[in-house]
Amino acid sequence: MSNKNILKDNVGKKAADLIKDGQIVGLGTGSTTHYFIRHLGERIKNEDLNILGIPTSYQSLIIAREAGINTTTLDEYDIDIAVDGADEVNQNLDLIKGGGAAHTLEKLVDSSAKEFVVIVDDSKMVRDLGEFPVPVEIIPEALRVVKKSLIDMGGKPELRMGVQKDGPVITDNGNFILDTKFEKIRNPQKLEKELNILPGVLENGIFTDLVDKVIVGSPSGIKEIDREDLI
Ligand SMILES: O=C[C@H](O)[C@H](O)[C@H](O)COP(=O)(O)O
Repeated sequence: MSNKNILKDNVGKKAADLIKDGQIVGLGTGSTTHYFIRHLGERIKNEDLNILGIPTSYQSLIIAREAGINTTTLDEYDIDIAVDGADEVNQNLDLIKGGGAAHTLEKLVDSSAKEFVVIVDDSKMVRDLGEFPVPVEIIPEALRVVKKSLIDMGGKPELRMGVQKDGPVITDNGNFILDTKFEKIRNPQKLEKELNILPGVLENGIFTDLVDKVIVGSPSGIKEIDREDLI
């Protein structure tokens, strides 16, 4: 396992240990939550826990099935705790997410949870958000119009293209992603709202005022940052 994957494994296990018997758990998307879901599956098996997962993507649904976690939907249950990864985390625990194009369902699931825990390695911790482009999910018909609006707002939007597919990435919801670079995002709350009122935009990857705890893995160990401890 690479050094980075060891950190992801460590924080995934730490988060899996937080889950209590009987809970409904939001299952985030990405390479870090992959470890969380697998560790949670092991705990369910070894401790005979009664836990249901609510996936945030086809990827997390498939990993949950492989890990032996039964899944349900937000239509059926409220979520006790959601665990998810992030692409950037600032000092106020605001996030950029959506590197895997899953941020729309992630924001719904994560914001619906009574407790939202983020797991990252220390490379994701930043002073200001914005080095990572903000993923903006748009309906395909809105491409030209929203691209122009994003440029007018000071962004540099790029249509995300497939790696093992010709043409644009199509999200789990059948849409496009405009990865939009903004220089140092000073007011993430404002930008999050401004992006979402553009007609044709479904959701953007800025998550503000949602996180309760961040678990950060580094070569020197694991650190937990709680919202209630922020000054
Ligand atoms: O759309 C994907 C998600 O927001 C991921 O949680 C995020 O991109 C972090 O993924 P990873 O843990 O693979 O860095």
